[in-house]
Amino acid sequence: MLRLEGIGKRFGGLTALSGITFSVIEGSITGIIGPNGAGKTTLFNVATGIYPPSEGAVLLGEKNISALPPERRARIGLVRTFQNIELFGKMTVLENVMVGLHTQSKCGFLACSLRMPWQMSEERRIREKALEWLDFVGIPDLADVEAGALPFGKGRLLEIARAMALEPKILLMDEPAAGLNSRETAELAELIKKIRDLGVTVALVEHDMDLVMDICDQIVVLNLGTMLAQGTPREIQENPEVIAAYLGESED
Ligand SMILES: Nc1ncnc2c1ncn2[C@@H]1O[C@H](COP(=O)(O)OP(=O)(O)OP(=O)(O)O)[C@@H](O)[C@H]1O
Repeated sequence: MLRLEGIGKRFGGLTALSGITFSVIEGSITGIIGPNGAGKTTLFNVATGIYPPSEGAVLLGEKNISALPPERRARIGLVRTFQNIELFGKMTVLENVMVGLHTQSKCGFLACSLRMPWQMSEERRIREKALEWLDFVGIPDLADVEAGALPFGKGRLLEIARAMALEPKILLMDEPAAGLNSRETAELAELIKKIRDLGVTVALVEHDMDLVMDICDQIVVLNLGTMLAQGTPREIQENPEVIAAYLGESED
């Protein structure tokens, strides 16, 4: 599905990543973890197209997408969510999801306001689809609320609904549990599994170890810009090098 091949990334003299090679298997949930400064965010940014890699390639299926900007990647099925939620605060929750759907439709957000008959039926279809995604993430009752007024946890769910409306093949999530309380994190775990059960491949960078160990099929551990380990949650929990890397961090 998604393959990172020999990824290296340098910022001036600093090597943030080197020799990162792994595949995200179709239909699975992959977690990317590692101590602070390990290179997780940088790897995420290379995978989603914020940074070009200094070395190596990002492949989606057979296609080398290393040079594609984030929006072109989204159009071919690689969609991301952000750690700092990016919503249109003045629009309603429903409109936030509809904007995403309009970008795929022949009826743009402005053109639809002209209200030609075919546009109205297209508009209705988009509205229904947006409502279905709000329902999927569990916030259909908030459809008419201004997005800027949402509590943080609900904003994260809206962001996931908006990403899902783009019908990704693979959803990359940047610290989806950051800022959530334990109840919200447990709900998020269920939601991510539900997304996987729809056939969408998921990869996430996450600090919440319980969440990662609970939901991931595969975990990739980064340390100091290199790949320290790859395996199932159990293999990772028992890996002495991983344990040492995390212990080193807590002693700092
Ligand atoms: N834009 C940048 N310019 C220069 N150096 C950077 C840049 N982005 C990251 N780095 C450096 O690359 C290294 C890896 O950082 P990165 O943020 O990817 O780690 P991380 O694993 O996401 O850390 P954390 O868990 O603390 O978020 C660090 O040494 C960081 O200072």
